[in-house]
Amino acid sequence: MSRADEPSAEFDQRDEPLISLENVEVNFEKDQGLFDLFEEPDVVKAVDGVSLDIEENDVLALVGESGCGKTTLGKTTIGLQRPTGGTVTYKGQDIWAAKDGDGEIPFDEIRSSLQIIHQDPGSSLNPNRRILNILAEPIKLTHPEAGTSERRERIHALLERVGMNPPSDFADRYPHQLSGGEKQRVALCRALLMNPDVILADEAISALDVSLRVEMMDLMLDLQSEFDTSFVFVSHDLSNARYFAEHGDGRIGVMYLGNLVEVGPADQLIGDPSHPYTNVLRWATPNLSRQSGEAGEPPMRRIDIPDPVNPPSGCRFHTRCPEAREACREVPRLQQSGEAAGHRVACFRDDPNHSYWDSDPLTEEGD
Ligand SMILES: Nc1ncnc2c1ncn2[C@@H]1O[C@H](COP(=O)(O)OP(=O)(O)OP(=O)(O)O)[C@@H](O)[C@H]1O
Repeated sequence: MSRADEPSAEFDQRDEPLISLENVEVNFEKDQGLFDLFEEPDVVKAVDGVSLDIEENDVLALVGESGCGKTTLGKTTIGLQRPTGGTVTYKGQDIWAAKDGDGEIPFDEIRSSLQIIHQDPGSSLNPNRRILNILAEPIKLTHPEAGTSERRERIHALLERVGMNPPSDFADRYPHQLSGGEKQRVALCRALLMNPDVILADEAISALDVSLRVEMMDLMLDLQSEFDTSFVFVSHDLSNARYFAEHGDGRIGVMYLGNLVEVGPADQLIGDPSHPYTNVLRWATPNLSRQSGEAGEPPMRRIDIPDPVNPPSGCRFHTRCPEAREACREVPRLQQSGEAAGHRVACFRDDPNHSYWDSDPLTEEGD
């Protein structure tokens, strides 16, 4: 059943990323009150100018404070959210051109290749159907030739694989007869049965007991290599993002107010963060700040998060950044940082020749 066993597709010979985001923007209009109906609506730039590639068998953990745009970026990556600017391509095909009927790869095929597991799997499992029937649906779509007994065999084998034993017992149950962790395993099985190229795990372990989180992350990573799929793992917790990226030999992407501010290999990014905001996240994560010996005062000038409707101009972190200088009123681009492959940062401090070093520090009044 592993995709590795399937004959190589035409795509394998090409040199393009599985998914490519180019300068992606997602703006949302905020709901207006009755008295504001004649005013221009407020716009939240949930994702702003993000460029990122997802390769085959890739692991990317997106991390950042609540509201920074992780979920929106994840959903845009898998074609669930239409960007208001920029492009998202799947195997070179513009996903939204395909949606509008203009493309070589049909939109339905793209959508079924890009799956999601939510924080609350219960809400996405039909309460009136047994697990066997819930899991039969994706097999009917991907392998319409499979008969009832073949479908049952595959479902039982997969339930066993995710630790739900005896599988015949679990297959007969309804979702409400499962624990949170078991429901999440069923959601994972359902996603895998679509033979996906990418699974977005959106805070998929956040609602689980702490003791189950590592087990679930290990399971996702084992299945990631067995099923030859990629994972985009969204978490507000840097230690979980680190675990997932490190054990999956992948990258961490740090988001701040709609921007991707640093992306790179987990050990590099956590051991030696290049962006002052990554440093803040590390400071705010108890087991990581202890390791780096930096507990104490937050490495920030202000604690409060700016209004996403009116984010700071230039570097969005400059109003809180302890290193901010006049030069930070300009927008820094995400650029290669140091020698480590794939380590990119959006901070002028990373360039020893940047005019940042000659500009004046920003004061409280000056920002
Ligand atoms: N459908 C929507 N309509 C209006 N605003 C939205 C919508 N979805 C998200 N937003 C806003 O976009 C911004 C980014 O939201 P998003 O859910 O992507 O962030 P997040 O980092 O995943 O946060 P959290 O961890 O709290 O889920 C927030 O300011 C949010 O309020």
